[in-house]
Amino acid sequence: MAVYTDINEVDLKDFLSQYETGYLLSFKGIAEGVENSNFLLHTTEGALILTLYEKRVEKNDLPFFLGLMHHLSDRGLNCPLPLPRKDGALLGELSGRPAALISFLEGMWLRKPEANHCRAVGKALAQMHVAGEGFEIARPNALSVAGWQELWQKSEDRADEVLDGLRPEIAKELAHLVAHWPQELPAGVIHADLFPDNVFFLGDELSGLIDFYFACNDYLAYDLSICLNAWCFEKDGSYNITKGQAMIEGYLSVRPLSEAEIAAMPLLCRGSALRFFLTRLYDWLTTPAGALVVKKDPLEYLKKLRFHQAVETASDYGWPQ
Ligand SMILES: Nc1ncnc2c1ncn2[C@@H]1O[C@H](COP(=O)(O)OP(=O)(O)OP(=O)(O)O)[C@@H](O)[C@H]1O
Ligand SMILES: N[C@@H](CCO)C(=O)O
Repeated sequence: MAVYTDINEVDLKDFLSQYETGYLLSFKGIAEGVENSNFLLHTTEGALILTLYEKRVEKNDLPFFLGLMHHLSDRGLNCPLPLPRKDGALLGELSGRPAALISFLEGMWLRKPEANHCRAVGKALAQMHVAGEGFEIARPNALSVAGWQELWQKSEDRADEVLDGLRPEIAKELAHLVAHWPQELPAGVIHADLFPDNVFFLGDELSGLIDFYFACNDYLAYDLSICLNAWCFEKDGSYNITKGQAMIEGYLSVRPLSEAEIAAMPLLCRGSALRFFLTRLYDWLTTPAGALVVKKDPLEYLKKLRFHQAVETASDYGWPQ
């Protein structure tokens, strides 16, 4: 589920009166997602998404996220658009939370992506990186090395509850990444959470990207490493090099990577595996039993991390020779 904050019809109609959206016909909470509360609205002028921003989203960051969707869409990327209110603002308030109305994007996310889908995702990711150029607001990545250290400090005392020996293993990995994290790679606006549930397809055609609420400025190649982690492993934990190769080829068809980016890929993959391991571990340890949210398994990312630790060069990911 992701409906943390309930809304009622009276407040919703009052909220909608600030927009040119037609009349409300129906609304319902959307069960998917873990970060924000989302509702699907039907109005006389079509479907809309209502998002109420929850705990992990800083209100000060919302102009970055909402402005970015406009910037990317203006440059031809298929992504939802926040609708302006009659007074021009993109953000309002509902049930005590910051709230926005977002255009509805047609499509479904894929439960079982194949190599051709990975190719399309690689291409769309590179298109997003190119389209992000010139966006005037900056947002440093709160979930890069310093953020990992903070998350780890909050979880390390209880890490061995999840798996025996986790505490020393992760402490060692974090120390390695702190010491070796690349200092200068090409950077720009990255999505930072482009998992299968954030990419919509109509049939086999990619129809758009959603959920820009972790977007930030960071190394572009780091974003590709996130996608390799999220799309190219099988349920049994094995890396699917055919999918990896397709994703990399899709990316390279739009944006070439430098020698330094390619050489850094194993380390970037370790970093992005650790990043999702750490947020999942923190949520695993802190989400109260009985909460209506599906907790994601941190150990899935521990397995991926161990795979990357054994990788020597990007060719192990399917990089063209
Ligand atoms: N613009 C949109 N058009 C159509 N459906 C949408 C749109 N935005 C969100 N949804 C629906 O709402 C669900 C949750 O949205 P989203 O992924 O943004 O939530 P979240 O809580 O930020 O999730 P996540 O766990 O991925 O961070 C999506 O899987 C999709 O079904
Ligand atoms: N994509 C994230 C959750 C939402 O940010 C994960 O799978 O851990």
